[in-house]
Amino acid sequence: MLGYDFIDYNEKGNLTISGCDCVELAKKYGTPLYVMSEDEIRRRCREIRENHIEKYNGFAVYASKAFLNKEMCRIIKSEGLGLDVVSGGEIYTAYSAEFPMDKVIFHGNNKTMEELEMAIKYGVGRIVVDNFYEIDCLEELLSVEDRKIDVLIRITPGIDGHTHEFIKTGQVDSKFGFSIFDDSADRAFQRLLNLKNINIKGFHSHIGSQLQENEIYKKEIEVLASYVKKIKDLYNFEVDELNVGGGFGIYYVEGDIRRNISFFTDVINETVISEFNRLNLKKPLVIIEPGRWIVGEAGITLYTIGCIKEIKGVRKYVSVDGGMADNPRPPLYDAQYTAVLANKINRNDEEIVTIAGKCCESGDILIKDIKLQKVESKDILAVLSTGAYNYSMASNYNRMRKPAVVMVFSGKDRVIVKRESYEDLIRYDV
Ligand SMILES: Cc1ncc(COP(=O)(O)O)c(C=O)c1O
Ligand SMILES: N[C@@H](CCCC[NH3+])C(=O)O
Repeated sequence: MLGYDFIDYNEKGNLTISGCDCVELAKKYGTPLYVMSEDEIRRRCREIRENHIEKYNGFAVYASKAFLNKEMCRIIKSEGLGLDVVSGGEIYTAYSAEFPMDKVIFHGNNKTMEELEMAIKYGVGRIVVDNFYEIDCLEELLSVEDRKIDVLIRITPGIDGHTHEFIKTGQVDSKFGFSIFDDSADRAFQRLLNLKNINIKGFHSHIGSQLQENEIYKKEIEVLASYVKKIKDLYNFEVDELNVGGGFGIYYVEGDIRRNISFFTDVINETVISEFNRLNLKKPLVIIEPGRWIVGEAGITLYTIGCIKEIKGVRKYVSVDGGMADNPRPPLYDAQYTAVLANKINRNDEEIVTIAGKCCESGDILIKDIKLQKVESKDILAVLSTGAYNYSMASNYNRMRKPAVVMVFSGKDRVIVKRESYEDLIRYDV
């Protein structure tokens, strides 16, 4: 239903996800509630395995910033993917869930000494070196180690992804990576090459997030390949790995296109093959880093509707028991979502309403002007495609408690993250 294979409705007219009745889930666990479909997450991991790892002998790491907790680490581990982490907290979560740390790639534009030390201690597989300060830190930390660590060098390819300003990363004016438009990337390469405890495995770049087109990856790889060629010519150094980042777009609302992973991975791999061939370079291991594409569409958020306020001739506000604290994306990126009333799926008495959150901000609007079945207080609203960057970006603004996360799998449900309690909110207050 609604184009999501794992979302449907039952004989009661209630929305179901992976065979679980959403109204029952709301009753059992309370709202707001994040619900994630394990079937869908695993199906997408398999799609990546078949179309990238097996078809092209590549590798994929899940960008854990999109949605991370211990259970997600276990799922990703069992699907054979690696993990992209960006903080000590993400490293610690992976380590605690017994994730194979050699399959972890550590990113970040300002990794602290403590985080780098942790990455080395826990045996993180690759550190993606982002800047000169990080090289200084690594040099200091590794001076007392007698083993080598593997690194990738992050370069800024100077490519402007067609996406929201806040989620672009590959353009010249970016806080991430070494520029190839001055001598920064070259100087970084030389310094790292001369450090005896560093083993350079290759390069990394990432253009941005929620990208809907694949041509941009072609451009990115052309830039990367010509840089690899330059390095080969100057230093007779061939890279083993090329990490092209993530950013594959998903379906949120009409106008977005639901893409198979092969839409992106075929272009990526075919461009690598043809460019590296053309430039007479050894074909590297191609690494991709999808986050949103794996979990975004797999998640929904359930809310209970409370106050309904109609301003005659202006707007009808329908307020839910969550909002920007559990989903900051609409105020932050002007993100668009669609939603349905989970308890009234096959009703067609529609009206246009605006879904407001309960935070003390006029900007806390989840969906502006959406056509819904006739809304009443206590209805259950399901907002779709909330699996990425909702739970992971949730805050305690207004001292809201972060919702629980329930994983559903073939008709069964289980809590994977408990709802915060009021006690949790004052736990660190002194
Ligand atoms: C370095 C890096 N890799 C991967 C990702 C994953 O992005 P997405 O969730 O859009 O796939 C990001 C975020 O944009 C990123 O910064
Ligand atoms: N948080 C962003 C994505 C950031 C991607 C990380 N580089 C979003 O919700 O769309």
